[in-house]
Amino acid sequence: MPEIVLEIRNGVKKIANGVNDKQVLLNNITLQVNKGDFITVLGGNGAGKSTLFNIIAGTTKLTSGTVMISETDITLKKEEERALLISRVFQDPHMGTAPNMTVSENLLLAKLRGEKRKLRKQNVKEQKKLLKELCQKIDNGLEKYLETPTGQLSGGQRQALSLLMATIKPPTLLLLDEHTAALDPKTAANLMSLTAKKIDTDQLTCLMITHRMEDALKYGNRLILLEEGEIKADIGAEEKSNLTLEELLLLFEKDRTRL
Ligand SMILES: Nc1ncnc2c1ncn2[C@@H]1O[C@H](COP(=O)(O)OP(=O)(O)OP(=O)(O)O)[C@@H](O)[C@H]1O
Repeated sequence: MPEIVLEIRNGVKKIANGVNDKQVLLNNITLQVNKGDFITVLGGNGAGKSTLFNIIAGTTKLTSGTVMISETDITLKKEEERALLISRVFQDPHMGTAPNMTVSENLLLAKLRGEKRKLRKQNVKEQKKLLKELCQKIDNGLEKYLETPTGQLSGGQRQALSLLMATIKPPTLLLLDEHTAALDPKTAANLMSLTAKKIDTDQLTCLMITHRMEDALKYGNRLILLEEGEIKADIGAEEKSNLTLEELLLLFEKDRTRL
């Protein structure tokens, strides 16, 4: 039996839409994510992808249903508590890093997350060698900027840093929320291959929202398609490996035309 890392049971999210009306953002979602799954998440604008991530991360709570992480019910747990298990990388390169702090300080903060130890100058010095090695491993030159405030990094460098920060302590679940969307095509492709390498080497469990069909197809062992707050398709490894871009586009368009 595979180990289940995330389970959402009958997840419903409704919000008030006027006095008597309610808008359904998630409509009875049931999802099981197994350890080691790398799932790409597709869906048109407004399909509910970010809402799904928000209810997993705890930014917003379910109206009804349950969210479990490794068999623990976290439905009512606060975002801060969940952050010890769940890491998220956002689309905006400005989120997730402290702009006035250097790359090494940001990395060290991420490394000490959830621990009682304080960030001291001495720590930064001691850890610098380790952080340099960590940056070198991702092979995009970030190690040259260890003493640079992150506000001065390019979007691509900052997203690579956000990815490193999110994974420096391997999370139980990694959420990638269109983390390459704000980058130019070449930088996005580089970050995507870094991401895949990291997930593979560290054997991470990951959900990745993307609007890039090619990436949704190329990466991961599973693909889910959201439409109007429901999972319309859940494509496993074998079916996914045989799926062509044309077939995926057709599936996506079929769902879009129903909107
Ligand atoms: N806090 C909120 N208040 C009102 N409506 C909301 C709120 N959050 C989300 N919605 C609505 O819920 C629906 C789903 O939004 P969500 O952001 O989850 O979609 P998405 O699939 O991530 O879309 P996109 O690809 O555009 O980012 C949309 O119709 C959106 O307008």
